[in-house]
This record gives sequence, C-alpha cells and structure tokens, in this order.
Amino acid sequence: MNLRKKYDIPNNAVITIAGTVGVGKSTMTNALAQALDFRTSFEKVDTNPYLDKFYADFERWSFHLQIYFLAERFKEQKRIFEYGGGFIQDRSIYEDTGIFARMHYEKGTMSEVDYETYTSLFDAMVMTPYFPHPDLLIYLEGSLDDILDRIKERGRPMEQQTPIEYWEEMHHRYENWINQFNACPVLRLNINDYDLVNNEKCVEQIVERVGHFIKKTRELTKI
Ligand SMILES: Nc1ncnc2c1ncn2[C@@H]1O[C@H](COP(=O)(O)OP(=O)(O)O)[C@@H](O)[C@H]1O
Ligand SMILES: Nc1ncnc2c1ncn2[C@H]1C[C@H](O)[C@@H](COP(=O)(O)O)O1
Repeated sequence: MNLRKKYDIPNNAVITIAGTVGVGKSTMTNALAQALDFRTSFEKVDTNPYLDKFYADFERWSFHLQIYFLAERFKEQKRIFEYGGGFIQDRSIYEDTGIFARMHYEKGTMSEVDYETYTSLFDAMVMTPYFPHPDLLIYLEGSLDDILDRIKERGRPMEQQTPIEYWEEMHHRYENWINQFNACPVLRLNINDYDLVNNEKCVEQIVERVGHFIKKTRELTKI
C-alpha cells in the first residue's frame, strides 16, 4: 500500500528538511519523496556559480552567494506553489538568513551594509502573509563528530578545505536556531535513530511519525 495513504499524509503537503551541512538532508529528501511519491526540490550545488569562490574567499563572495541562494529558493517556492504542493524540499529558506547570512555577518565575513541589504530583501520577499510556509520542517540533528565524518565521507573538495571551526560554529548556531524557530511546525529526528543508507525500510517509521505529527498539528490549529 502507498505509504502516503497508509499514514494519511495530504497529497498537497510541503515538507522541508533542515539541518547543518552533511547531516543527511539530501538523503532524507530522496527517501521521503520516493516513499510518498512526492516531487523534490534540491539545492543545486554543482551548478552554483559562487559556491567554490565563496569557500575560497568568504569576505569577497558571501553577499553574492546569499543573493544567489535567495533567488534560487524563491524560484523553487514558486514552482512548489504552481504544482499545488506535494513536495519534499532539501533545506529551508529560513536557514539562509537564520544561519548562514547571520553567521557571516557576525563573524565579520559579510559587511554590515551587505547584511542589511540582504535581510531587508529577505524580509520583504519571505516574511509576508503571502509567502506559504511549509506544513512541516523536519530537523535532522546529530553530534558534531558524526557530521564531520559525513562531510569527510562525501568529500566535496571545498568543504574538506574548510577549517573544522567553521562546521563547529555552524553546529552550535543550528542548535540555538532550532530552539527558537517557530515559522512552522517542527519534527526533530536524531540521525542515530535511523539509517536510510543501510536500511531502506526504516523510511516507513519516519513516514509514520510524519503522518502522526501532521495530524496532531492540524487538529491543534483547528481548535
Ligand atoms: N542515515 C545515514 N547513515 C549513514 N550515512 C548517511 C546517512 N544519511 C546520509 N549519509 C551520508 O552522509 C553524507 C551527507 O549526506 P547528505 O544527504 O548529502 O547531507 P546534506 O544534504 O545534509 O548535506 C553522504 O555521504 C551520505 O551518504
Ligand atoms: N545560504 C547559504 N550560505 C552559504 N552556504 C550555503 C548556503 N546554503 C547552502 N550552503 C552551502 C553549504 C554546503 O557547502 C552547500 C550545500 O549544502 P548542504 O547542506 O550540503 O545541502 O551549500
């Protein structure tokens, strides 16, 4: 039986997968989309014209990269809306500002004027009543050591050359960010509690949790 129907997940649901670099978002996006027969919305890493340059020189390229990501994610948002939902999205738009832009500004690798320009554009585009928020944000969490192992195993050269302190700072910021996040309902999953790489079947347990969670949040919002 179709898992989406079995666990009563609406066919127009939009589920976004959040979490630090290397935690397993793309793997989860593929697994859930296949299980639910949903479309996917991925970050394009290989064709991103700024990413390599950014990792080589944060100060020079951080503003360009944020604007590029904002434009890409907004286009994806439009595509999701045009299809009427039924999507799993790899990374939320909220992380761009709440984690990346903010971190680069606070660490001095994005200037104040660039940060202000970026955040005012972001707020005007995203934080409006017209912007549809996802039905659910699945937050993937794990220890810094496990995440560093995954970044190493995946082996993107630009990430290998980045100092560990960068991933450590990001890991720490993610923990604080998710504790305050309230733009949509959040389901937290610990990466030690499932293994989609070696056990494809465990996706059903995740779908079951997603189904219960969406049902519960819809009941609560009806009250
Ligand atoms: N459940 C898992 N168990 C073991 N390894 C995993 C799991 N999920 C992802 N990985 C591995 O971790 C690395 C990063 O995963 P990926 O999905 O690309 O992360 P992200 O999209 O969050 O950056 C990949 O090498 C992937 O195969
Ligand atoms: N908004 C962003 N700013 C800087 N870097 C970003 C942003 N969004 C994604 N990235 C980077 C981080 C990774 O190197 C790649 C892909 O992210 P991943 O978490 O592996 O899907 O892009």
